[in-house]
Amino acid sequence: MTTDLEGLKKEAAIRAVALVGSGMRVGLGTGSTAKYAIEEIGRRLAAGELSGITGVATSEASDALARQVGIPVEALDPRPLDIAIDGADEIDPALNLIKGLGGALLREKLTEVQARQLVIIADHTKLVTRIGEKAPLPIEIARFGFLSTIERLRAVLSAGRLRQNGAQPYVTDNGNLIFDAQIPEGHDIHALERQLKGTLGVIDTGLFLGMAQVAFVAAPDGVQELRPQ
Ligand SMILES: O=C[C@H](O)[C@H](O)[C@H](O)COP(=O)(O)O
Repeated sequence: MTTDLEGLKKEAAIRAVALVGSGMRVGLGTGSTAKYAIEEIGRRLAAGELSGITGVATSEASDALARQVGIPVEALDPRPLDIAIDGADEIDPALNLIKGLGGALLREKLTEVQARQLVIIADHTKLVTRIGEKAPLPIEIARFGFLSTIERLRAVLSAGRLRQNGAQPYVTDNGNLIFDAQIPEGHDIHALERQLKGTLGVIDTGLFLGMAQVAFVAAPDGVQELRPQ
């Protein structure tokens, strides 16, 4: 029985990768949990348990890791992906998610919306009863005019801050910035998503609503397979 968080993340990743079959096009997530899934796909390829896999990476970091472990990587094109496997920052009982604390939300959403099946992997600390309970909501915004965009965002979600990387603003793989906002209790997350997507300067948000079909969530007493409630 594993109790350390890294061991739990790895257990969840191994369960998800068991769903990957030969010949599949696989969306490769980003972050400390998705990393275990990429490594497990690489291990299964090297062991001859899988063949003919192609990966679509959701960040430069995952692209580099995938190549390093021997997964052929292609760019995203309009064809559907058979499966995508990724972590999350929050998971509610309907499997609505917050994603993007690792900064990869835009490429993740672009990729995962094309997956026939989005499989989420996490340790139990990511489970919440309400989206916004623990994690901030990352919102990717254009660099040009970002102070004006932040002012517009503050009219929607008053609490939040521009993500920093040391003394500089954090810059995504797409050359954009991230505003980390707090979602107050009582907000309708579907209405919030529409409102944020309609805010000038916002490129996308870390709300992944109704996208995940299954989540493997590892706790010290085992891995739970969760479906939307
Ligand atoms: O931008 C990052 C992604 O959305 C990650 O999937 C998310 O932040 C979870 O990352 P981790 O598995 O490291 O907690």
